[in-house]
Amino acid sequence: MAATGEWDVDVVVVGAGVTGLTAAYRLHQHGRSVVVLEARDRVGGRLLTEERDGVRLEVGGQWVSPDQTALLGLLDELGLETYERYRAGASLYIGRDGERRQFTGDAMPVSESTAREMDRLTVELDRLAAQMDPLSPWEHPDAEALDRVTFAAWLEQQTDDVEARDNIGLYIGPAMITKPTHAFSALTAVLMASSAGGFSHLLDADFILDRRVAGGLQNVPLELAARLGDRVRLGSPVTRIAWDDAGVEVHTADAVHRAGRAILAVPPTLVSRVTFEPPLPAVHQQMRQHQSFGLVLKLHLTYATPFWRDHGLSGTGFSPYETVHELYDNTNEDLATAGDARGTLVGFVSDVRADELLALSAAERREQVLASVARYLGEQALDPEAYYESPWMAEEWTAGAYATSFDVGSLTRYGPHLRERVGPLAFASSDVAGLGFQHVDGAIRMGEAAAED
Ligand SMILES: Cc1cc2nc3c(=O)[nH]c(=O)nc-3n(C[C@H](O)[C@H](O)[C@H](O)COP(=O)(O)OP(=O)(O)OC[C@H]3O[C@@H](n4cnc5c(N)ncnc54)[C@H](O)[C@@H]3O)c2cc1C
Repeated sequence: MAATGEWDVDVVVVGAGVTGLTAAYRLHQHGRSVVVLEARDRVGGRLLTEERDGVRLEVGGQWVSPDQTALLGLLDELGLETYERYRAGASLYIGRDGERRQFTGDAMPVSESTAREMDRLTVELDRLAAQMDPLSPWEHPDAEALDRVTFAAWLEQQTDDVEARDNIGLYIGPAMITKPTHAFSALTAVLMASSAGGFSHLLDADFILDRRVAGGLQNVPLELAARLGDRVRLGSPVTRIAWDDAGVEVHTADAVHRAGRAILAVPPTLVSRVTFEPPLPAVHQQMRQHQSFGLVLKLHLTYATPFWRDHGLSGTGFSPYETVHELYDNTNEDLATAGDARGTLVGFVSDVRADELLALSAAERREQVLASVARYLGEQALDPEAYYESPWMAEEWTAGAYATSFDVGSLTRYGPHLRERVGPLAFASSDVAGLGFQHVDGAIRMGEAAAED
């Protein structure tokens, strides 16, 4: 290891997702020299805007909500415009009885008793979330008890109404953590609610999926990378980091970068793919074995026109009983105003339903997805011009979607070490955030925190 003062740069950042690029840009603004090493041949990590079959798609993250002040601030700073998600018209719900029902506003068309139970559970989850600082969920007054029980079991303790449980479970399980509700703790569920300003926000699609970025949310990392220029090195997977209290040597296949410190801006699961010399402390190695990615398929279906609008429908649909548990109009409004007549839907298939789908052939998957979308929107949905499934779970430098979370009991056991620095090494990602947990807003917050000395 070279002596202090002989560094190539002040800080090496590993990973050119939003977290790493935010950290590097803030350091650069403060006069520090940085290099960003990115394994892929592009920047953005879990944000990717791509043209597929002539359609511009946001393959990864895309929505912005009003509580995401770090993201809104950065969009402003980078001069990026937003537009409102299309939402005019009635939404659809397919209930436990298999019936499709239309509704407007946020009152779902369920029986009065189920609605009462859903309201009661919402009040309780909002109460628990309000008691939590999302940066330290393990300090919640009921942390131990809530972390011992799965979210599914907690819901069963709260109510006998199966449809109320399934609906409340949907908004945190398949829709957010993207794991079955029996695979994460009630404390993790409360963290998800608290990180978004309350459970009521997660129930409100008009809040949580409020706006999109003109040209796509990947413009955030693209703009940051443009400001960093050749400090960002693509195609540079970091394989080994030698470190001591004085600094780091960060190795890729063909280069060694010496620096005073390093920021690992990668999901927790990918920290373990790097060899550390000396090894990370035992608790860090243990902790990252208890964090894992969820699984969700993000599906884009493009039609000649947004036909559902002609029927007074918004394109929004929910059902815990459908293959596609959430559906939205995802037409690129910025292109629509420029004359593109096509309409695009985005749908999601999560956790065990995604497992089932991925076991099928491509043709069978498409058939099953279209049949599910047709149960919401009718037979016209069976004939899209373009159909696209996101590939995140098969990508070496992500390997899941949307993000990582702890298994039952581990948030209280390991949480305090989540953002702990080890000598000259800092660890950051949207997956260790408080506010904006698992979201781009959290990635920005964590990037800014990691940039601080
Ligand atoms: C399908 C999908 C939909 C989503 N929807 C939304 C949404 O609507 N709104 C929202 O706010 N968020 C959404 N998210 C979540 C959001 O995209 C992520 O939280 C955020 O982009 C994570 O940023 P990050 O920089 O922390 O991690 P990443 O984006 O994962 O970046 C990490 C980077 O590190 C690189 N890397 C990993 N290992 C190494 C190594 N050894 N050497 C060098 N480089 C390495 C990776 O290639 C990657 O570029 C969604 C995510 C997905 C997948």
